Amino acid sequence: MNHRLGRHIVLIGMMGAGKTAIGSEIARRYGVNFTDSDAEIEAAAAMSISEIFERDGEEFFRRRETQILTRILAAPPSIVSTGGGAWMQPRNRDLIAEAGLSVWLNCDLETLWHRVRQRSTRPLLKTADPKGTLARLIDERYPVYQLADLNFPSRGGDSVEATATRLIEEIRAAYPDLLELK
Ligand SMILES: Nc1ncnc2c1ncn2[C@@H]1O[C@H](COP(=O)(O)OP(=O)(O)OP(=O)(O)O)[C@@H](O)[C@H]1O
Ligand SMILES: O=C(O)C1=C[C@@H](O)[C@@H](O)[C@H](O)C1
Ligand SMILES: [Mg+2]
Repeated sequence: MNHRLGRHIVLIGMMGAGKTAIGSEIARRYGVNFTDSDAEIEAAAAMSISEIFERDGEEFFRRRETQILTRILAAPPSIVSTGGGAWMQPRNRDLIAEAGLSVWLNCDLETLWHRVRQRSTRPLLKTADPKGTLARLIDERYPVYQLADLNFPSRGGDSVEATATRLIEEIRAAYPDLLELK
């Protein structure tokens, strides 16, 4: 059923936390727009994120990420899935705070590792010890992810559908006017 969003709902969190999976499920269910900053960067560059990192480096990717986020957040409200590092930039946090509700999909190391270990699409995990890299990123990032408006624990055993339902219930309880029936 089609709904209207009062502001963007911006999902943040680690690689594999489910920003893309949960964001697209919620958007589909409520008939609202979904945008994924990683996918927009790939489309604009006509290259995969791995290729962008390889050819132009992480700094270049981060500048693109801020440009794309600026564009996404200036458009009508949508469910926005960000890249795992987007929230770490103070400029991006300011942009998100101005235009939307930030939601941290807070997920533990074992669950994240289980989800990302099979995939080779995440350049930051192309290291000799990818699980150790994931653990180090968690240590660096969780104190900053904590600054999000909503801290939503994403449980390992739950399905995407059940998690999306629980998240929407939490958002509606805390922000009753954010998602309204058209
Ligand atoms: N309860 C759940 N919540 C979220 N994802 C789940 C869940 N159970 C299984 N998954 C699977 O875990 C994966 C999560 O990956 P997804 O690409 O959505 O993460 P992401 O946060 O967007 O990562 P990235 O920062 O790399 O873009 C998906 O393949 C999804 O189907
Ligand atoms: O955690 C990160 O820094 C990243 C996560 C992905 O979503 C991509 O944005 C990219 O692989 C970097
Ligand atoms: Mg994603």
